[in-house]
Amino acid sequence: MAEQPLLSTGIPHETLPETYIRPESDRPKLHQVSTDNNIPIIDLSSPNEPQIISQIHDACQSYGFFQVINHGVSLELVLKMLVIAGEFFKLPMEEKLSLYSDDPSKKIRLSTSFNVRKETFRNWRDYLRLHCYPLERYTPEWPSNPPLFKDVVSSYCREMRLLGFRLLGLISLSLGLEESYIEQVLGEQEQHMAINYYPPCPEPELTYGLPAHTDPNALTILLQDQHVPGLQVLKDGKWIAVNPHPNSFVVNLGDQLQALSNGRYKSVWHRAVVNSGKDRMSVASFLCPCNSAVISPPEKLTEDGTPAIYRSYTYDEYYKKFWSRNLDQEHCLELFKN
Ligand SMILES: O=C(O)CCC(=O)C(=O)O
Ligand SMILES: [Fe+2]
Repeated sequence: MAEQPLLSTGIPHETLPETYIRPESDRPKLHQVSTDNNIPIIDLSSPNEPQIISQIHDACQSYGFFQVINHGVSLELVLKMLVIAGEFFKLPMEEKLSLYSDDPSKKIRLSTSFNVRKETFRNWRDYLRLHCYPLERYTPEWPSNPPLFKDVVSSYCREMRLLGFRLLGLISLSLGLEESYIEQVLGEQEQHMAINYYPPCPEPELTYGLPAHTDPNALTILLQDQHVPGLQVLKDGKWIAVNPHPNSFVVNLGDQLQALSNGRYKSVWHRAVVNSGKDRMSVASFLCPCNSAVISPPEKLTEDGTPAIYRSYTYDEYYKKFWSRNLDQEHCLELFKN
């Protein structure tokens, strides 16, 4: 048992193993987290597009995060996605272990913590990470148990890609760029998914599900557990809890949109905390530039004399750098500053 790398055994964990215990200065301090300052909620069905664009502009500037409602993805599909994800983590340990890997370059892998090859402290999370575009290339390797996994997750991925592209268009417009600008720069985008499972944790004050990090990609669309909170976002030096909002997605800008917007928009620190009573799931869909995409700010965002904050680089270079580090370090973009 002690040798099993995954947490999701279905067996209650009585004590927190030492490898998870963070030093006092690096604990979540849950009592200090604000629960009354929620991130903006944007209704994508509003007929007033200029208003949506202006709400996105304000949210990206001041939070780097927003939530979308009336987003066009059916509630039925969302619920199926959550059910199938839960069923996957309930599979017998031997079956799950056949997918286990700690190699971040794998296109499908079940793993734990964040980057077990690099980190000092473990995180209270298991996750299944999948490459999802083009689907035909990757689905043959996906789990065939639960039997509906491939069907449901493929449909969900298609919807996330459509929603993501729509959001990238609105974000481009909100920066005063052509609607297709960001999509064109990012090239034929990859799409990854992390299905996160956080079992109940015996001592949630001493560890994280995921410690503070920024996402290395362009845009993330997160489906939170409908009932159990855990996501927290840093705003003006204070952690704020993002309470689950019915039938919404949480959207956040990754490092590449911070760079492409020449720092006008932020890829904000966020983290997931755990609790002792209930397990929690989240499903993150990541839109990622194609590896050869060159990231540098558009002329329009430097022509007023504002210098380019970051040197230009390819996404391939950035992504390798990101996975060569641990999450507890400085913002990876700092390493790309001019
Ligand atoms: O589980 C969550 O709420 C956050 C997940 C997350 O930030 C990630 O997978 O990058
Ligand atoms: Fe994240």
